[in-house]
Amino acid sequence: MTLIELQQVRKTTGRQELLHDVSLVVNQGEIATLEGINGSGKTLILRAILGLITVQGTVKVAEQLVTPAAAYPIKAGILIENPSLITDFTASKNLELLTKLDPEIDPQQITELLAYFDLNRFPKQKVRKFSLGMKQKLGIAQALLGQNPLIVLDEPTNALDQESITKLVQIIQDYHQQGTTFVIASHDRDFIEQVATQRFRVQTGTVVYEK
Ligand SMILES: Nc1ncnc2c1ncn2[C@@H]1O[C@H](COP(=O)(O)OP(=O)(O)OP(=O)(O)O)[C@@H](O)[C@H]1O
Repeated sequence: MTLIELQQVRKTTGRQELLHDVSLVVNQGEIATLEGINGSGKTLILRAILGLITVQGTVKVAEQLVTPAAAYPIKAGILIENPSLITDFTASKNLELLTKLDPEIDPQQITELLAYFDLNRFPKQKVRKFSLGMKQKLGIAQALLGQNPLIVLDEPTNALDQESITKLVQIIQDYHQQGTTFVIASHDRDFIEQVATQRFRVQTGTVVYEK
């Protein structure tokens, strides 16, 4: 079943065409990856899928049109660019905040994710004191928290050591087994080869289907 569909999506600013004729289909349950060099348009495509930017053309998620006025037809876990963290709070407080937005989140999952990503060693430490990699893992935990049918990750391996990348691959595969759909932008070929079930190459604002 089709979960995400982009048809002839274009994004222009002034006289620049940042995305041109982006068409792609992601079926439910896939781990779809967007790979391409810096500035090729990966983040813009993720933003379009989430209704965070206005584009020309058609963006549909779960058969509903997505626009900034009608974003999120389904729940989505998101990590785009830098994790949105409150640096005066601890890791667990940052995750607990999300339970206020989504009361279905099981608080036990917070404990599990913090332990899984080794973020529970200094439970009183504020995020301000975290290393880049720790912040990145907390951003990933935010996106994984809850029962989101769709998870969108932008460059999730940024700042991660090899051990953390292995854990990330493992947990993505676990969620995938439960039926979660992923759309992941990354320039990390090794990582993509480990997780992708559907690969797209992004080149100068357009998408080429890979396999
Ligand atoms: N709001 C904007 N106004 C003007 N140009 C923009 C805007 N947003 C993005 N761009 C440009 O569009 C192009 C694609 O940006 P995008 O962030 O999608 O790249 P990317 O493939 O995600 O790159 P990276 O791997 O560096 O994150 C870049 O050249 C960027 O400078």
